[in-house]
Amino acid sequence: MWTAFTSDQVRQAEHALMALVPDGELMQRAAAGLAAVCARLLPGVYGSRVVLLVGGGDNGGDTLYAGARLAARGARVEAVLAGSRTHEGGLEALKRAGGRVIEAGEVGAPDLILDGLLGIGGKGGLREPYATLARIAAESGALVVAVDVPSGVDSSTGEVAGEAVKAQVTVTFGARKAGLLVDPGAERAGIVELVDIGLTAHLPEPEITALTAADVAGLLPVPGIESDKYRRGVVGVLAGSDRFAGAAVLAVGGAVRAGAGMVRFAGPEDAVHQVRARWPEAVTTLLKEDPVEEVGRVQAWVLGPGMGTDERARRIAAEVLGTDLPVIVDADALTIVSKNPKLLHRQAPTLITPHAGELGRLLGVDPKDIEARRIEHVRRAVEELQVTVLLKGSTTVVAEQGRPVRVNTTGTSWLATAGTGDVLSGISGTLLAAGLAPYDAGSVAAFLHGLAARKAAEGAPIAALDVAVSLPDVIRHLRTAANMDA
Ligand SMILES: NC(=O)C1=CN([C@@H]2O[C@H](COP(=O)(O)OP(=O)(O)OC[C@H]3O[C@@H](n4cnc5c(N)ncnc54)[C@H](OP(=O)(O)O)[C@@H]3O)[C@@H](O)[C@H]2O)[C@@H](O)CC1
Ligand SMILES: [K+]
Repeated sequence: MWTAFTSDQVRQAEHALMALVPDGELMQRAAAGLAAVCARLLPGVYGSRVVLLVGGGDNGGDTLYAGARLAARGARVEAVLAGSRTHEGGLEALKRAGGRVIEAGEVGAPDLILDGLLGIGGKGGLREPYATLARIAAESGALVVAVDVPSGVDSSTGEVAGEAVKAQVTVTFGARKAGLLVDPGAERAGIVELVDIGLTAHLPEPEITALTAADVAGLLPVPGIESDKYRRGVVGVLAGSDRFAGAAVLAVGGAVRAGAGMVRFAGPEDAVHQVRARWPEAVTTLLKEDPVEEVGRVQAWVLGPGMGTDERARRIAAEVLGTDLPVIVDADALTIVSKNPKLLHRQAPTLITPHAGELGRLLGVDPKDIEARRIEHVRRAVEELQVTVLLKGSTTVVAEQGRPVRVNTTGTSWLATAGTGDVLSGISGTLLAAGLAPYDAGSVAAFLHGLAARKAAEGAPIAALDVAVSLPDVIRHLRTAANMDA
């Protein structure tokens, strides 16, 4: 499990650790780790040209000391001093090792730029001259490595208020900062390398966690010798309308390919026909005026993809949410509950899976604000709605009362295509029916969904059904990598 922390949490841990180690020791550990990563990234240290963008705080200090280490190994290291002050010891060390100070106009096209403008002390949009230097770095064509945090990214939330450095690699010290895992910050951070400076024992409970492949392999339900289709979990899918029959095919596909014991599908005529044609293994029911219980016994429901918001859909939603079974509330069902939030007042496990627009309607908030500050809004949704919330988007996050927010790290921009959300709700439904709690079901589903999309895409466009079809390959690969028996 990955853990990530706010800047306040990191500072508190650093204070505790600093009391136990000599002055300046932590900065030396950080600089040594940073220089080692840079040395790995450069084709060769000797003779390479490295430019340091140095801010006025300790982030600049780390950068100067790392630059000194690279200069000592034969790199040509030059520093642009951008702060109103400069870390004296760091500058002295750089000069002693042969480094020199240059002006912003002399940056040119070095092999490597180290962004040491701002670390966890950064607040709000970059001020000048930092903003100009962020642009110079972007235009230089150099490999950009961010020191601790890309400057301009809020290290606690991932918010970017204006200009920010875009790094290929971020070398972060002591603990992952939450803002490195959540967009828009995650996208600026690139690959995150964690350097151990001895902080771990002093860290509090994390605000943010992220599942790793091994975690997911461990959480995935696997049939045992005694399993039959009922024990593996029967998932009921209520989706599709005459207008949107495809959503039903996609949600059922996600459920089937994620490993349901059985999928029961109920919907209008066209949706039933299409589901039967694509997924003959699903048991279908033509749902007219009959109560939902006519569909048969299920362990969890997926409610909403493409089902419409008419009177018929509202009746079905009210009936399903009135049961004591676990429910995934997605798409049109979210529109229905946003008009009647009381429908979510239930005791049984409930996972809602909105995107920013749908959550905006539920909370009465502008979706742009939700996208800019995902963690804050997903927490607020949990508080107000008292259910487990999976907020979809460039970084999918899952939140539940009293737990850290789980951030998904497998997303890909190829997923931004119609119908992928329907597949996700099918996967989540299967996991819920297999007995996973909504928090695990949602976060495991998001992880698998992202990996399946990457596998299907391999750098090219995909259709939503490709994501469902790729799921078994992804699950097989995860289990093999975790050394699990067939
Ligand atoms: N503590 C430790 O044990 C260790 C810490 N380590 C390192 O220290 C880093 C934290 O250092 P830090 O606290 O000095 O803050 P840092 O981020 O360098 O800069 C703050 C300065 O920036 C300014 N500023 C703020 N916002 C701005 C903006 N938008 N645009 C422009 N300027 C802005 C602000 O100025 P002010 O607003 O106060 O005028 C303030 O002076 C941490 O990330 C890690 O790299 C490691 O060595 C390991 C051990
Ligand atoms: K930085």
